[in-house]
Amino acid sequence: MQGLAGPLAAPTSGYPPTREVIDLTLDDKDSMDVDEVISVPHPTPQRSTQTNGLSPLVEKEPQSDRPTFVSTLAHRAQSLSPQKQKLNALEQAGFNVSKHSDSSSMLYHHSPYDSGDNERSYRVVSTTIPQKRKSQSTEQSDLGDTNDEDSSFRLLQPNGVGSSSEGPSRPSEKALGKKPMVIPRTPSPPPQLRPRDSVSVVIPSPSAAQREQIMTALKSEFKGLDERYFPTGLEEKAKAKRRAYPTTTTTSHVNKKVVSFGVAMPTVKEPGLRKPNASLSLQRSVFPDASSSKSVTAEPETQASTAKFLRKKLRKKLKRIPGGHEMEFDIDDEKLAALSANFSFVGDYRLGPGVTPVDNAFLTGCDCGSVCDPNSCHCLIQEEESDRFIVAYERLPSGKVVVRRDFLNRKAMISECSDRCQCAKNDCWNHVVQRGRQVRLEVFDTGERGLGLRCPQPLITGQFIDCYYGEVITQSDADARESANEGKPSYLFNLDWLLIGNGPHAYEEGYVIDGQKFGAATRFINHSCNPNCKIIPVSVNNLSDERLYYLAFFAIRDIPANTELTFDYHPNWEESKKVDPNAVKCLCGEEKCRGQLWPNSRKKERQ
Ligand SMILES: C[S@@+](CC[C@H](N)C(=O)[O-])C[C@H]1O[C@@H](n2cnc3c(N)ncnc32)[C@H](O)[C@@H]1O
Repeated sequence: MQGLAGPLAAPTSGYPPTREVIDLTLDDKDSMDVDEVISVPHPTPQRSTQTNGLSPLVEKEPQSDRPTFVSTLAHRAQSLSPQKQKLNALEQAGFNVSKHSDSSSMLYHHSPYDSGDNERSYRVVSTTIPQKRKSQSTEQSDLGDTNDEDSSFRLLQPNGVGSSSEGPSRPSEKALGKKPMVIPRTPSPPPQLRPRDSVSVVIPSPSAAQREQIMTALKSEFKGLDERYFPTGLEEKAKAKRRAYPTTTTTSHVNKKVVSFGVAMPTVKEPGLRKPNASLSLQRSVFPDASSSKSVTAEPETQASTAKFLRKKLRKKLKRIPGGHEMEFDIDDEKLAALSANFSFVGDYRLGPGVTPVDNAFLTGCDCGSVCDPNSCHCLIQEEESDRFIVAYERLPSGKVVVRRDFLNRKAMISECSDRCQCAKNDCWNHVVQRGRQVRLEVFDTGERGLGLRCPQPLITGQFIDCYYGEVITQSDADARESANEGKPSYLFNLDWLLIGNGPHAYEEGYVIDGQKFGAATRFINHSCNPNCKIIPVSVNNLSDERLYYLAFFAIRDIPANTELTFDYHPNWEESKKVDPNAVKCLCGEEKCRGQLWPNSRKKERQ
């Protein structure tokens, strides 16, 4: 209970104070049974002239500027029946009660106690606020809104005196030489200090013992939960100590190096060599120091369930792309966790900002019929200085369509039929890459060279494996990513096959594929100086778009099942070239290993 507050009208001169304004506002208590005696001076009794047709003692809210002191104790409530009861009680006690238009309830009543000649006490008998209304009441109080208009009832105490600070001062009981009247009262909570100013709720943190209890319960319920992946107190503290979290809310950078999902990769201390020209070769990839990764020491049972959980998560991701679910992961939990957390498989390009494919209106197609004629299909690329077409594919007696052996030795592009062609996709031999991956693949751990890729089934020469998918970005975005990823793995691949030789600006115009966050299984194919696969650029839009084509992997010899798939990261390598001491070291282990992977930077190589 806030007790008395007197924001209402102060008496104006010329009128004797006849009534008292008492504004009782409610505090935060849900319900109160408060017996509070309010003693106010009681000058000469005087009858009200405004009776409002109810009683000479009770008036409606003052209608005129006549100084009136109204006891305002109004608050709304939900039900009407308690009002009625209280109204009755008030009326029986000699009050007359007027109900205001917006009133919906009454929550209090006063009992007048005649305590002496010049003094009258009011006793708040009971106040009960339903929980729902409480907040409104508090809100109102917080806003300092004590407007009468919102009050349900106003009790006009006859012959009361003003209590406003502007009105005649109220002599204290002491000044009047009176003893305070003692009334038996129900014990009530002591009035709080300005409870309306602040309301705070304290939710205690669980103690260390409670936290342990929670974790034990969680672990028994979800077997996969592990301190490393679902860190609790200690882990969090350790991370905070290592500054793994931003110190302010405005800092968005988190030092991921210290977050326990690092992948153990081979240490690559030196940056790579520069690539001589911008052809189809993977640019640069440097993995973080393996020593920065944490070792796995989880219980075997936890480990197994974690792996199960992560594999399930990855498989779910893979199911979203065509043929994506045909993948296995023969890698440990930590690498599995890193993969599922930081990488998404995609079944096509994701075009980034500034990458605009050529409008479909420019797409052309052949009219060969359901199966294309290799001698006349206009989708095929013509041989230079010849009328003949370059035919890259052949159908084997087994029905498989593969790249012809002679084509595998060439440095040429393949042009498949497009959506505009009349041939049937499933029957025409010139639809290979666009039909998508048809083989199973497995990501496995090669050790020093990081993750690698293999096929659990044998592959034949010329067989299509998959494309190098990822985000397609502009050169400037690729430069920015490369700079930001200095010293970290980079999976940038230039799409400049058709632009080579078109002048110094050709490079700028070409797009770049970034397979770091989004990519296909081919993103795990490592380099070998004696590879078993190669990348061939394939257009499926009849070369109408020079900047968007696919980088397709084909087997260049028969590959036994479970053999690691590799390709040459640097196909334009010239034997005469010296090994750059700063280049990334090649660990392919081939007899004729060059000793280095690729040039160090895409940007530098252009200069
Ligand atoms: C496109 S990624 C290949 C997949 C990668 N191993 C992984 O774990 O994601 C290229 C990176 O693999 C590593 N790598 C590939 N071939 C390698 C080789 N022959 N010797 C050493 N490292 C190799 C290098 O770190 C290179 O930056």
